[in-house]
Amino acid sequence: MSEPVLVASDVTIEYPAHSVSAAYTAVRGVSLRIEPGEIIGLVGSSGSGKSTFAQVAAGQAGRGSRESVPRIVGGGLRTLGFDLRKGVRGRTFNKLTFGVGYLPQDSSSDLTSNMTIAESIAEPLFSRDKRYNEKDASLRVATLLDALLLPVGTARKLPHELSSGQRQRVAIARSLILDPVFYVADEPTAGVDVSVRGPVIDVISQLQRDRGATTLIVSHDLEVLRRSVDRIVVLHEGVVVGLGTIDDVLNDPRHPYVAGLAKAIGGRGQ
Ligand SMILES: Nc1ncnc2c1ncn2[C@@H]1O[C@H](COP(=O)(O)OP(=O)(O)OP(=O)(O)O)[C@@H](O)[C@H]1O
Repeated sequence: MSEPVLVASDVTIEYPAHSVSAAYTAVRGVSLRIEPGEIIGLVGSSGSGKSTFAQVAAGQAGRGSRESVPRIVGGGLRTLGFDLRKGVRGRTFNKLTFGVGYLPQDSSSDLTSNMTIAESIAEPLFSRDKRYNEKDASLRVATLLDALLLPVGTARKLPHELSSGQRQRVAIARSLILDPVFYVADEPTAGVDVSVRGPVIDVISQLQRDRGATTLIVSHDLEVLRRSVDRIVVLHEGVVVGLGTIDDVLNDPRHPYVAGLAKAIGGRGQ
C-alpha cells in the first residue's frame, strides 16, 4: 500500500499578528488524508480557509508578497512525506516543489507581459532543464492549449491579447506542464466563461487521472466540481464540516452550512 499524498492531523494554521492586526486562526483542527490518484474538491464560503489550507499544503506558505504568511501552529501536515510543520527551505523546498504543482488564486495576472503564451507555458520546463528539447516543449504547449480549449494560435500571442478567462487557462497550462505528482489548484476557473468552467475542471482531472496523479481543487462552486472529483472537503470558518463523496456529504448534512449547500444544489434541479 503506497503512502498517502497528504496527511493533515488536527492541523491548525494561523496568520501571525503584525503591526495593525492581531493573530488570526484561519484553519482549525483539520484532519484529512488524500490517497494517491484521488481528485479532491475543497469547498466552502469566502473566508473559510480554503486558500490558506491549499497554500500551506502545497508547501508555499513562505512565498508571496502578503504582509503575513500563514504558519502551522498545531497538529501536523505532511505532503509527499515532507513534514510541513518543520518548514521547508532550500533543497527540501526544491524537492517538494519538484512533485507539487501549485496554481495560486488570481494567477492569470502573473503572466509576464512581454513573453508569448508559448514561452510562458514552457518556461518551467526550461527553468528545470536548460537543454530541454524545443520541439518537445512546443508539442507539449500545443497539447495543453488544445486540451484547455484554447485555439493553437494562442501560443504566439502576448498576455494582453487574451481575455482574462483565457489567461487563466494559460496559467493552468503553465502550472501543469511539469506533470505534477500532486496538483493544488486554487479557484482554477475564476474568471473563466461559465460555459467552459465544468470542461476545464474535467480536463485538469483527466490529465491528472491519466498519470495516476493526485489533485486538490479549491472552489466555492460545487457545481463545477460535481462531475470530476472523487470526494469533497467542506470548510466552514476554518473547520471541516463535511467530508466524503458529494452525494454522501449532501445527502447527510451534519452542519447547517452543508444543509444550505445541499438545498442550493437541489434547488437547481440536481
Ligand atoms: N495575510 C493574511 N493575514 C491575516 N489574515 C488573513 C490573511 N489572508 C487571509 N486571512 C484571513 O484568513 C481567513 C481565511 O482566508 P482564505 O483566503 O484562506 O479563505 P478562502 O476560503 O480561500 O476565501 P476565498 O474563497 O474568498 O478565497 C479569512 O478570514 C481571511 O481574512
